[in-house]
Amino acid sequence: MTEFTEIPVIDVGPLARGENLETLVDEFRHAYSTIGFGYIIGHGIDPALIDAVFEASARFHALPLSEKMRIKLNRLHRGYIPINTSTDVNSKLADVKKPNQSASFMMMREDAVADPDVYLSGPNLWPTLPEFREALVAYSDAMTLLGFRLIKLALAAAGANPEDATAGFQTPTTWLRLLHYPPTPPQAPDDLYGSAPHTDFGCLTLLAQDDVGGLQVKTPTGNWIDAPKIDGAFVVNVGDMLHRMSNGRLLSTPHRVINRSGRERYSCPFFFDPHVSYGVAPLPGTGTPKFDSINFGSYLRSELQAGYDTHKKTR
Ligand SMILES: O=C(O)CCC(=O)C(=O)O
Ligand SMILES: [Fe+2]
Repeated sequence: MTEFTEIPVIDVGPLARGENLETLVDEFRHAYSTIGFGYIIGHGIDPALIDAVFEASARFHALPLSEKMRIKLNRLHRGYIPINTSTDVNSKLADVKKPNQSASFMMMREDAVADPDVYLSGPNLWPTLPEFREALVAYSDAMTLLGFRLIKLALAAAGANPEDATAGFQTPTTWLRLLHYPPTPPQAPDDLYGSAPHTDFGCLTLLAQDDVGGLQVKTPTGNWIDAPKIDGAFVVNVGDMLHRMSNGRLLSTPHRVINRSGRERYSCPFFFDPHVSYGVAPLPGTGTPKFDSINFGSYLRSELQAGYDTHKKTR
């Protein structure tokens, strides 16, 4: 077990420039097979797009609660997620009982018409806020392209032929979450988290955050290290599905958020996952399979049912 004290910075400039990727693939492999987290720079996303999304998020969260509740999270997992309605249920980690101390707006892939045969297919819910939808759509489109580039890099780093999985990501499942964490009161119990210890359930998470801090990553020996904002970088981590596709070679590392800054914190994770019909299994080239194949959509359904009031079976 190698202990790590720092999250590496990886310049993915060669990807956009179409340069030789050998060194980058090695760097990526090293980071994601030992830590599971990296700061990605040279990604080519226009800072103006990122600023516009944070600005849109601040305007959204400042709306009166009644206005936000008009677009409360629906069964297609789109809309407003109020505080105290989601819990990180993950038996592998801490026994989490208290709901996350955050509120968020969730945008997923925009399907103009819902396809009843495709789990979570459908249009987004939008608040009445000028330029909000435009800012999120532009950001989500740009991040989807970046996600596609990064997943190919990740699969190459795992020893797979990226083309073997490309079809599964042609119409990806994407999630853009505008999170708002109120300050945690100083006298709050230790197990009251902005986001309780968890691993991400999908493939790749690309996180933009403000400079308030509070994100922490778990090291193999159980220490928590800070992952503060680095200007111009996304914090990128591997989730449980990519862990399986890579046959365990790439790590899905536990992380958490505790906002003890006394200030409000905003972050915008973008999750890049395969289509719900995709069979998630160790890819050829990654060694003797250690995991069974699972359908991404079925897995997702059980995760959302366990973690979100909106998806509870009894409703
Ligand atoms: O807000 C953050 O910094 C992390 C959020 C997170 O881990 C998640 O949404 O999965
Ligand atoms: Fe996460």
